[in-house]
Amino acid sequence: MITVTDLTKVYHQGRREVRALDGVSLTVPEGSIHGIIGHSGAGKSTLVRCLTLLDRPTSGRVEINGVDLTAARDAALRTARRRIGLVFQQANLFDSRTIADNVGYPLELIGVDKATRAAKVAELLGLVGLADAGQAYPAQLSGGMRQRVGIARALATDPDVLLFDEPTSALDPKTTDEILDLIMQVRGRGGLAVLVITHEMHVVKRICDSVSLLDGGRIVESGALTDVVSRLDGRLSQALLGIPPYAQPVDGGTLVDVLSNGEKAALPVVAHTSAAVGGEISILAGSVEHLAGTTFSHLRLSVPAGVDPQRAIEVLRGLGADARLTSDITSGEDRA
Ligand SMILES: Nc1ncnc2c1ncn2[C@@H]1O[C@H](COP(=O)(O)OP(=O)(O)OP(=O)(O)O)[C@@H](O)[C@H]1O
Repeated sequence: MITVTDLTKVYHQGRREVRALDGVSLTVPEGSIHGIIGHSGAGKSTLVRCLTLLDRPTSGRVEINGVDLTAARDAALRTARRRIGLVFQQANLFDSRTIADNVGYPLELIGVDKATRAAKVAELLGLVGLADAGQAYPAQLSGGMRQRVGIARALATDPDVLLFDEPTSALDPKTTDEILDLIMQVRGRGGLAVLVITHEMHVVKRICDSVSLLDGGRIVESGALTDVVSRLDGRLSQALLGIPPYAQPVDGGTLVDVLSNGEKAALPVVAHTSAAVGGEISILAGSVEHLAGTTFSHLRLSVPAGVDPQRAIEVLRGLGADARLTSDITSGEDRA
């Protein structure tokens, strides 16, 4: 389990103060995958550096299974840091070392003997699907394979937390999915807590149990994936269920957004509501996703002129959906 409390990082650029992190708090229990998304400049890289104490936070705490990393210094800090395995966008392997020696490197650093190292490396290479690649060199491997090596290396010291920083941004879609499957597979290992920092919504939708939106150094929205997606007016829902920001209503009609999930997502809500209000409702945009075993449907409708949109909203809500005027959801905000 990793617990982050009120993490703040202030940089000084001349007389200017930049609050790159401004009171970030989050908890990731073991066996769980938490995604952090945010625009460029939101503070993602600073968060990675502060979580790993590569950069010292100005204030706040990072605790792993109750051990406060921020209170540790020197040798104690080096030991505490090994509780976090880090995987970057590119694995940054030593080109002159074999794959086995790359994976075993963190163990070499802490003086683990050769035989123990070899056994651990063999186990980890098997885990990441590279059992036969130990004697190869990085240049002989594809990007996806190198990322597998990076994951094996991050697991070498049996960390309690795996921190992924844009793990699939350099990979093609098929390889991305293979690496995401591997992340799902390793998360059950020895009670790991997994944090994934990414700008790719696909990554969040496919593997995360919970997600936070970082903006201006703050977590502005956070929750279980299925909860945040269900909030029709939430920025994470907008980002993950991908409705275009704007659509023209048909012939002076009114735009209404509707979100339903589970079995309700399969109901013919538009046909039913059209019949109930006595007017033909059009679907202008929509997104249907299967997340964490549940179907989510977000539609943008045009309710015809002459029909009271509030009446259509009532009918839709009566069918178990969340429905609102589109103008109430999208007005004036810069969406994630
Ligand atoms: N060493 C530094 N000195 C001064 N300001 C910094 C430093 N590092 C980051 N910042 C500032 O802190 C803010 C957050 O930057 P950060 O790199 O963490 O964002 P990010 O979300 O990782 O962005 P990107 O996805 O573009 O890398 C930005 O305003 C950035 O200019």
